[in-house]
Amino acid sequence: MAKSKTEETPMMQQHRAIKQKYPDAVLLFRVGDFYETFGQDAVIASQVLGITLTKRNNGAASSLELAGFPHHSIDTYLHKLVKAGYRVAVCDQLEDPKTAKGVVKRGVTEMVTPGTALNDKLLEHHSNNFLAGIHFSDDDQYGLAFLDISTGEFFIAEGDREYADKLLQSFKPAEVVFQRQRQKTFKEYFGGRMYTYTLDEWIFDAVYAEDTLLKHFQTHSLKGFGVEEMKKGLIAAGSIIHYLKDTEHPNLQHITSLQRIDRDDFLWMDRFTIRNLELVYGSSEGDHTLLSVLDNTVSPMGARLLKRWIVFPLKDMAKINERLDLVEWLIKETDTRNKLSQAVKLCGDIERLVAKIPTKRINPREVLQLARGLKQVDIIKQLCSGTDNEYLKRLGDALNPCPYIAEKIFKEIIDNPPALASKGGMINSGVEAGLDELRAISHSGKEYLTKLQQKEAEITGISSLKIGFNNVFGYYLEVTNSHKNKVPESWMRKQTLANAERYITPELKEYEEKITGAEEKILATELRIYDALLNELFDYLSPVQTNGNILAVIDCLSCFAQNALYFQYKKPQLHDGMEWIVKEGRHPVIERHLPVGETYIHNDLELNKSEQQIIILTGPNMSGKSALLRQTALITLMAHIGSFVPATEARISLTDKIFTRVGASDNLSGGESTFMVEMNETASIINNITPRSLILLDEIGRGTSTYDGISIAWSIAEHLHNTPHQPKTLFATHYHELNELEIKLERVRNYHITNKEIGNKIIFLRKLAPGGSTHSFGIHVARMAGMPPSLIDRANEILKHLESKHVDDDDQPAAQDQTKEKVKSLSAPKFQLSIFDAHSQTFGDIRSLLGAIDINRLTPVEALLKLQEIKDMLK
Ligand SMILES: Nc1ncnc2c1ncn2[C@@H]1O[C@H](COP(=O)(O)OP(=O)(O)OP(=O)(O)O)[C@@H](O)[C@H]1O
Repeated sequence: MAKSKTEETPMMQQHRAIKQKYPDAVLLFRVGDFYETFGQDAVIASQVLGITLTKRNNGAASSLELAGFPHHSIDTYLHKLVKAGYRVAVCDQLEDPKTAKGVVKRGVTEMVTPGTALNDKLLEHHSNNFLAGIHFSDDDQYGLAFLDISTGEFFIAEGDREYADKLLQSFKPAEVVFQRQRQKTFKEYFGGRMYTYTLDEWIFDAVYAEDTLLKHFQTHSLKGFGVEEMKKGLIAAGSIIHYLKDTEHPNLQHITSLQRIDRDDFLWMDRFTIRNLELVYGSSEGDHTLLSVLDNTVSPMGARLLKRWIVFPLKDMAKINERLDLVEWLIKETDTRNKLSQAVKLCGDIERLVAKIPTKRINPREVLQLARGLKQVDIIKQLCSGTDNEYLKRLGDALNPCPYIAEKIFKEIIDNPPALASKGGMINSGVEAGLDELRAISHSGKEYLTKLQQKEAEITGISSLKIGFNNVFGYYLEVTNSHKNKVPESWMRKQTLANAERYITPELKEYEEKITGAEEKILATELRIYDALLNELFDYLSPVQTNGNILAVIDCLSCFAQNALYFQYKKPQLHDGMEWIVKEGRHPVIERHLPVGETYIHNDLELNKSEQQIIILTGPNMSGKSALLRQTALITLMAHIGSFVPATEARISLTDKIFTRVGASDNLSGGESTFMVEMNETASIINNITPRSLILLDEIGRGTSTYDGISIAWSIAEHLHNTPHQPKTLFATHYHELNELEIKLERVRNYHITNKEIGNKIIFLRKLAPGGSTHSFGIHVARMAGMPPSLIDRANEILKHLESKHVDDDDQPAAQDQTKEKVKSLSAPKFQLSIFDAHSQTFGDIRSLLGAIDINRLTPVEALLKLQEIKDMLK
C-alpha cells in the first residue's frame, strides 16, 4: 500500500512537483553524481538505455521504480532517449549541495526534444536539424517556419497544402509543432511519420507572434527581414520562438535573422519528384542519391548547403550563371581552388560553434577553433579579393575575419586548452597580472611540498614517504606500515589504511592553505576571464554566421569544380529558349556505381516545342528507360543548381517545374490503392503544368488492367500534347500501342532503347534510337531473376499462344474478346507445378546438406558417404 503523499521524503516531493510541470517528458533528476529517473520514467529509461531498473522505498510508495546513471554519461544517454522519440527534461541542482539548507534547490535547465537538440551527439554534421512550425489557417493556407537552433538558420514561407507538404519533405524537420486541434488533419495531410508536438491555439495568434518575434530580434518592426507581409509564416515563426522558450531555451541570440523562401524563386519539384529522383534520400537506407555522389564538400557547412541547393534549385538565370561561371573559373584556377578548399576545411564548423555561444556551451577548445577558423577566413578573404572573378570577389568582400576577437582569443586561450572550462587551465599567462601571481604562489607551494617530502624523508629515515592529497583532509604524509615505527610523535595521524597510515603536520597545513587558497582563486579568475571572453563573443554572432554562409557557398562551388574534373562534367548552357539538347548524357548516380568493368552508355536526347515535344520511349524491361528519364531530370536539375553536368554538351532550357511520375510500385500511402496514388499524382501534374515544365512519366497506367492503362496513358499523352503549355515530356511505357500516337499527333516522336537478341539471350545495347520497339522481353528478365527454367518455358509457351493471332489495336473490345478466347484455348501446362516444387524442395535439401559440410574436417570416407546421400536424395 502506498503511503500518503505527506509521508514522501522532501526530495521526492520536489521531484513530484517538477514532474507535474513536465508530464510528457522523461525527467532526469540530478541527485549528487547521478541522474535518477523514477516511476514510469524509470521504466522507459531502463528499456531504452539498457540500465538496471530497481525498486526503491522512497518514503511515498513502497515500490517506486528507479533507474539512474552517472552524471558524466548524460550526453550518451540523452542522445539515446531523444533518438528513441522521447522528450527529455534535464533537472539540475541549482545550488551547491554543501551549502544548501534543506533540500537542494533543483529546476529543469533544459528540455531536449528532437528539434531542439544542441548537443553534438544528437546532431549530424552534414545535416541540418530543423524544428518546423506550421500554422494552419482556415482557408487551407499554411504558414511555415523552419529553424535550425544548432546553426541559427531560420526560414519562413507560406502557401497552399501542396507547398507545405513539399517544404516538409524538403526540410525533413526533426520535429514539427502546430495547433493542437489540427492533430488529425496534420496526419491526414502530411502523414504520420514526423515527430510532432502540439501547442495551444492562442500561441498561433498574429499579434502574439509578431510581438514574440519583435522581442526576440529586439527590433521595432520586421521590415528589415523583408517578411512583413507573410503573416501566416510569421505566426509559424512566432510559435517556434515560443516553443523554444517554453522548453527552457532562453538563449537564442544566435538566431539573428529570418529568411523567406518564395515559391517563385525556385524550380518547383513536388515531393514525389524529390523522392522518385532520389535526390537526397534513397528509397532505402544506404542507397546512393544525387547528394551522395555530388557531395565532395570539405566542410559540414558546405555539405548542409548542398543538400538545400539540391532540393531548392534556382530559377533565376543570372544567379545560376553566376554559379556556373565561378565553377568554370575555379576549374581553371587550380591553385586558388586548392588553397580555398584547404582553408575552408581548416575553418571547422564555425556555424555550429557560434550557435553554442549564447548558451555558453562552447568549450575552450572550440573557442580556440573559432579563432583559428577566423584566421582562415582572413586567408580566404585575401584569396578572393585578388581574383578577377566578380562573384568570388563579392563573396570575399562580405567576409569578416573579426581580427580583434580572433587576436583576443589567441592571446587569452592557451594553445592546447582542455575540453572543459570548469576545471580551469585554459587561460594563458600574461592575460592578467593577478592570475600570474596566484599561479606563482601555487607553483612555489608545490615545489615547497616536494622539498618538504625530501626533507622529512631524510630526517625520519622513511624512504617510502609520500605526500598525497584528498578532498577530506587535504594534503597528508603517507607512511607504509613497515616504516610506521619511525614516525615522529609530533605528526598527527588522520587515517589508517590496510598497508599505510596518513599523517598531517602544522607545516604541511600552513602550505596547504596557501596552495589551495591560490588554486581556488586561480580557478575563479580563469572562469571569470573565460566568461568575459564569451560575453565579448556575443557581439560577433552575426558576422561569424555570415562568414559561415559564404564559406558554405565557396565550398559547394569548389566541390562542383572538383566534381567536373573528376567525373568529366561539362558546363551546361542555360537559355530562355525552349529546346533541351544533351549530347552524350549520362546518369550521374548510376554511372558511379556500376559493377566493375561496366561503363555507362551515354545517349543524346533532344526535346523541343516545334517537333519533338513528347517522346514515347519503349524498350525491353531493364534496357534503361527509367535511367534515361531520370538522367534527363537530373541533368536539368544539376544545371539549375549551378553544377556542371554529366554530358559532353548540354543546352538546357530554363525550367520552372520538373514533374516525375513513376509507375505504380512503391508509392503506397495510407489507405489508398497504388493506382489511386498514381492517378492522384498524375492529376497534380496535369493541373500544374507550365510552358517551362519538364515532365517525366514512367509506365503510367501500369497499375490497372491493360486496356484501362493504355486508355489512360493515351489520353494523358494527348492532353499534354494539346494543352497550350506544351510541356516537354518523356513518356516511358511498355504499351507499344502508344507508338500509334506519333502518327496521330504532330509533336510526338517514338524512340526505343536498343537491344540485340542472340539465340534466346538478350543483350542490352542501351542506345536510344528513333522508332518504337515491339516487345518487352519480360520473360528474359524473369529468367535473369532466377525463375525456374520450366516456369520460364511455360511462360514462353503462353506468350507464343497469345501472340499467334494479331490483335487489332484499334478495335479494343474485339481484341479483349480474342484474348479471352486465347486464354481459354490454352493447353494445360506440360508439367505439374508440384513437380517443380518437389524438385526445388530436393535441391533445397541438397543445398542445405552441402552448406552444413565442413570440408576441412571431412575425411575421404565421410565425403563418399555424403555423395551417396545426395545420390539417394535425387532418386
Ligand atoms: N545507359 C546505361 N548504361 C549502363 N547501364 C545502364 C544504362 N541504363 C540503365 N542501366 C542499368 O540497367 C538497369 C535497368 O535500367 P532501368 O531501370 O532504367 O530499365 P527499364 O527499361 O526502366 O526497366 P523496366 O522497364 O523493367 O522498369 C539500371 O539499374 C542500370 O544498372
